[in-house]
Amino acid sequence: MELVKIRRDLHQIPEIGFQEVKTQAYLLEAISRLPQERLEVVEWRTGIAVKVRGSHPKKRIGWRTDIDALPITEETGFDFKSTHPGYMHACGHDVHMAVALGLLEKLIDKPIKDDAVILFQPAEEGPGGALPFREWLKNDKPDFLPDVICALHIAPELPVGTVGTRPGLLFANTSELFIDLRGKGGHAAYPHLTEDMAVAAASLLIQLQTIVSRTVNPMDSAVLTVGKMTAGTVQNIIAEHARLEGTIRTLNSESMVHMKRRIEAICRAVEEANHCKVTIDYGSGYLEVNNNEALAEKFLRYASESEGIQAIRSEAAMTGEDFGYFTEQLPGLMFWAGVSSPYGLHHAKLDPDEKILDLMPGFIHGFMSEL
Ligand SMILES: CC(=O)N[C@@H](CCC[C@H](N)C(=O)O)C(=O)O
Repeated sequence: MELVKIRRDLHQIPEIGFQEVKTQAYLLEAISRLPQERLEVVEWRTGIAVKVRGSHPKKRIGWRTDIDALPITEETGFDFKSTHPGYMHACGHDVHMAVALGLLEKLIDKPIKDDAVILFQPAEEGPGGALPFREWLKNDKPDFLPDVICALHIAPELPVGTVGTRPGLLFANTSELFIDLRGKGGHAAYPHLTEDMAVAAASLLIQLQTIVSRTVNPMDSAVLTVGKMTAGTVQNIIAEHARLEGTIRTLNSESMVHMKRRIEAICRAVEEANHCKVTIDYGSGYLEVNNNEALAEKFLRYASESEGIQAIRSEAAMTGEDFGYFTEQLPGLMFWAGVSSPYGLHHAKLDPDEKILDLMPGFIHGFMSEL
């Protein structure tokens, strides 16, 4: 398989969560071109599960890739840039998918002892595909449910060839955050007759930033980011509606409960002070990603002995990943794989080094053979 071409083809058709229709069709077509004797393929919504029969199977080893993109306008200038205006593979899922197809080809060419199951999972960026996919496998396709599961995420800041992970907690517990403020708008010249939702939202935004700095134990960690704030219609009308869109990140469920209680208290105070209605919607939330300790140690050992690979012990990160729903119920492992990009994840100029496509499928195949 020409993985660079595959990655670039997929890069051109980015689709957001549960709308990955062209992506799914592309993947199914690529899978159909491989020898089929050892394969079983099932579709779930816009996702796919592929089982490769092993030589002497005793268990199923899973590999998961995410397949969705982000609502970002690409600014790379690549000749293979996104053909979907306003959408981009800015989190590397195009690379993840190409790696998974390369791995699939290797598993067919050189079967490992156990069965392998590759999951092409929709909606990682939101609203979350892992939990419903896992439940579907458990209830409807138990013979596709892995006994152990692994995945990677590209790491722009690490050189190609470097992989990193840690036993235990790797990624944060997350919740989306959407806050709407509604009050009486009106003429810009008569502020005393209105309640200005732009001003109320600005004050709310600043107060929200005191939650982490003033109420979370500094030895714990949390993040509250508002990534989007909108208010009003035109320059000379006082806004009757404002909206904040953000995300909350913590390292455990108790801190998440604490953050939400503080957000609610501040919103009530803003309501009172600004004579307005404030509503909160927590959207979707992800569990933290917890790496199985033994699996992570085995991986780090295997990586440090692999030619062309550097292994590092990573710090836990405030990134979110619905892979946490797999590690909740299965021994699982996620690791970072370096791609030497000058721009980071969720950036409109993310530029992963495609040399990762030569390295990762063989490396992962080797690791899966050892499990
Ligand atoms: C790896 C990565 O970047 N994941 C996303 C997951 C987003 C979860 C959800 N939509 C949220 O914003 O809380 C991330 O932003 O960390």
